[in-house]
Amino acid sequence: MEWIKNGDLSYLEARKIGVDEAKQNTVKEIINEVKQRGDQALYDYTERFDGVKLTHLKVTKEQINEAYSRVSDDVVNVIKKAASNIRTFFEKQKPESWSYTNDEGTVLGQQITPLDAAGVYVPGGTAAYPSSVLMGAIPALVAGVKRIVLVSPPQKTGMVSDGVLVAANEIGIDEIYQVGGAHAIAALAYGTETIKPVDKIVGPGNIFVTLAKKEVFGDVAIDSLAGPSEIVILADETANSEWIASDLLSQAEHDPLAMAALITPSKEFGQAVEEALEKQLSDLPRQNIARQSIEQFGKIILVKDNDEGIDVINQMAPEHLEVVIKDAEEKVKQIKHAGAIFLGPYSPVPIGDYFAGPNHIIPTNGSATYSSPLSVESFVKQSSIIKYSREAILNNSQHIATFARYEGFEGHARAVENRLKEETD
Ligand SMILES: NC(=O)c1ccc[n+]([C@@H]2O[C@H](COP(=O)([O-])OP(=O)(O)OC[C@H]3O[C@@H](n4cnc5c(N)ncnc54)[C@H](O)[C@@H]3O)[C@@H](O)[C@H]2O)c1
Ligand SMILES: N[C@H](CO)Cc1c[nH]c[nH+]1
Ligand SMILES: [Zn+2]
Repeated sequence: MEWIKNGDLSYLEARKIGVDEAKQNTVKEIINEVKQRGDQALYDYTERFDGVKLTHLKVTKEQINEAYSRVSDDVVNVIKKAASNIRTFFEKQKPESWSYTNDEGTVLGQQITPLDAAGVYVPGGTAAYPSSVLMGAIPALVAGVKRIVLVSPPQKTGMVSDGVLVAANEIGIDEIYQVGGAHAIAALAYGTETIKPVDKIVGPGNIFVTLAKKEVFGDVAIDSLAGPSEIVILADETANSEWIASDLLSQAEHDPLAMAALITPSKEFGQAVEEALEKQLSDLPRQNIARQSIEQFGKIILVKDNDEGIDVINQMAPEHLEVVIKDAEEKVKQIKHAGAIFLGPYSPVPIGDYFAGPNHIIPTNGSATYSSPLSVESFVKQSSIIKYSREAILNNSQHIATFARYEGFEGHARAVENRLKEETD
């Protein structure tokens, strides 16, 4: 791991979405092809990028049944348990419609309506993510979205991962297409012969998926840019170096573009973590991916004290943050920008990745400065409700007409004043 002593975060520029023009051009081309050639482009890209020659796009009931025969009861049970924890968390987020009536009889309020159709991207390139099925679709179900569509690339077996199909079936989602990458995002945005477009696309993915979401935004809504995973840990000498090293690797193993950083005021502690990480890396099954991530973006940032560490965190706005210092709960109040904050020695990020309840679909690449983890709110819209009483319009028409005429809108002023005329005629 490389050490940074002067707080220079310029190394993060290389991970910025869009910095790689070649990838951006590839994604633009893929989206255009899907717009023009529909289903046929999906078949062609799946063969090219996933090495699978599909015969159909929509996952069949038989494929789902087949998937169950290969997934152990233990895994089905943990999917059920995680789904229940996630649902409990999101039920608490459910926004309600509300209204109030003032003394003049005016009714003002907010009506909540779920989206008609949402598409959930479930990654499936170097690993399969049944957990992302639960994280993407359960908040949509709680919000009341009627049509929830899943897309996920086929594995080497020629099928979407068994676990993904089982997780989808466990929560009652049956519109699943075996396509991934930028072409799946384009299909959800613009539609093809088989896939009807959706109103909003959510879910995490690699750089191609994230670039594609950014590209279709505006024609369709998206959640956030939830790209390659990130972990930043603020830890001092009170923390366990072996545990911290394994937490860094837990996210580095996702993607060569994943980012793992330790911020610490203790040089000795940083050295202990560095040593432990090197040892642990040597027998990690996804060593190849994790090593690329650590070599490019694995850093130990030495700070003067924990307060300086928090300043660095606020500049990084990481997807995941672990705070393993004395007084973690007190210090956390100073953190402004982080997607998910894990407090204390017993809260490694994987508890949130799989099980605790809050979403693991979280903004990356500094976008936690302005966006939030996927939530029930991501799947609803608000309509304002306004009903003036006779008394209210009589009392306020003068104010409104004055404002309208000041802006040069005589028609607006008359629309209000005509109500008065009717009253006095
Ligand atoms: N931020 C979050 O909330 C969050 C949550 C879970 C996972 N993740 C991230 O999701 C990602 C999953 O990545 P993955 O690769 O395993 O699966 P993925 O499904 O995101 O991407 C795989 C697809 O990428 C496309 N692709 C691969 N190489 C390509 C190329 N050269 N040109 C064009 N398209 C290409 C292919 O279509 C392939 O099917 C990881 O980066 C992980 O860190 C993020
Ligand atoms: N760490 C990922 C979010 O960046 C979520 C995940 C799913 N499975 C394993 N991890
Ligand atoms: Zn993870």
